[in-house]
Amino acid sequence: MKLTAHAKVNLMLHVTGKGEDGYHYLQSVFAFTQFGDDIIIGPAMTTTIAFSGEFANFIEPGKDSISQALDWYFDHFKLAPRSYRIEVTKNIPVAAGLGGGTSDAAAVLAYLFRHDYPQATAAMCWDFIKETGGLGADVPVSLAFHLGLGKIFWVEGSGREGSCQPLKVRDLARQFVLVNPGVPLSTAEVFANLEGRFDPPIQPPEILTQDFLRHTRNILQAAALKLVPDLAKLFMVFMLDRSFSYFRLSGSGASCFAVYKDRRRAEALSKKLKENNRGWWVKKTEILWK
Ligand SMILES: C[C@](O)(CO)[C@H](O)COP(=O)(O)OP(=O)(O)OC[C@H]1O[C@@H](n2ccc(N)nc2=O)[C@H](O)[C@@H]1O
Ligand SMILES: Nc1ncnc2c1ncn2[C@@H]1O[C@H](COP(=O)(O)OP(=O)(O)OP(=O)(O)O)[C@@H](O)[C@H]1O
Repeated sequence: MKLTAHAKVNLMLHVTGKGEDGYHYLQSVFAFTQFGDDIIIGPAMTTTIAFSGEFANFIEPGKDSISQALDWYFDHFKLAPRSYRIEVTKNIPVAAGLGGGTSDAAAVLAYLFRHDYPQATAAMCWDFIKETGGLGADVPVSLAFHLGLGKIFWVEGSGREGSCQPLKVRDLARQFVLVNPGVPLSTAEVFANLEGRFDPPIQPPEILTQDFLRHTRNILQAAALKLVPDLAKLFMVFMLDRSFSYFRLSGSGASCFAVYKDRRRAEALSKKLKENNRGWWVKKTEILWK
């Protein structure tokens, strides 16, 4: 069976406070891109997980998110563990704010759950989703996406509670150019460098529009810039290219994205960035919304 573990982008990310456990309360819009990691999974006598592709070397063998998800899944449902041969083509940059490890885990969890509980109702899926926060703050929302419960989500809280809801969207620009300056960034370190006032809580949009997004931000952008000064060059390139709707950091970075309505303009920027900036990873893709 072939799976795609779709990359995520945070179209906006606000932080409204911090809990006693050190986790921050987020308000964020999550979208997923056509682009992602490719996973081939099938039954086997023993479990093996092999990584290949551009970013395979960044994964520590035995400490990958899929192994953790498999162990957790069989234990959680008190099922006899089964073995799988899993091959991952690691296309998503690692520790890059694009949620690659999370998405690999969520794609495999969705596959296992659909196999074991083919008749599961949406309510059963949501119960399952809410149990997965211990695997990582973004696992619940990524699982909701990979189980087909929505495409674009509003997330509230630390992420681990699974408090997320699908959003209706209207007239969203969908052409994305993802850019990573080639420097891995730890999410914990970016949060630790967060300074200034938190965002005031806002209401989730009834319908997500470009206008709503224009009045939001990614609060982690300044902290990421402090840790990766090369981001300043990237922001400058984006600012000089006036053809996009907006650009922003995704998650805790260091990946950024520029958003276009027009596919050809997005392709042109992508080509220009690839030609002029060696060492930067650049990918033209689209967000999934239907
Ligand atoms: C910021 C986002 O990238 C937005 O998509 C994510 O919520 C981060 O999700 P993630 O990578 O799955 O994060 P985790 O692995 O659970 O957490 C890594 C570290 O980030 C910090 N962290 C994460 C999520 C959150 N709501 N508050 C935090 O302060 C904590 O220091 C935590 O130890
Ligand atoms: N399958 C995997 N793919 C990518 N990273 C993995 C995987 N398994 C474990 N990791 C580890 O997880 C850490 C975070 O990588 P990942 O790419 O998932 O996060 P991220 O881009 O920071 O995501 P987020 O947007 O959630 O902050 C890295 O240190 C990496 O070594």
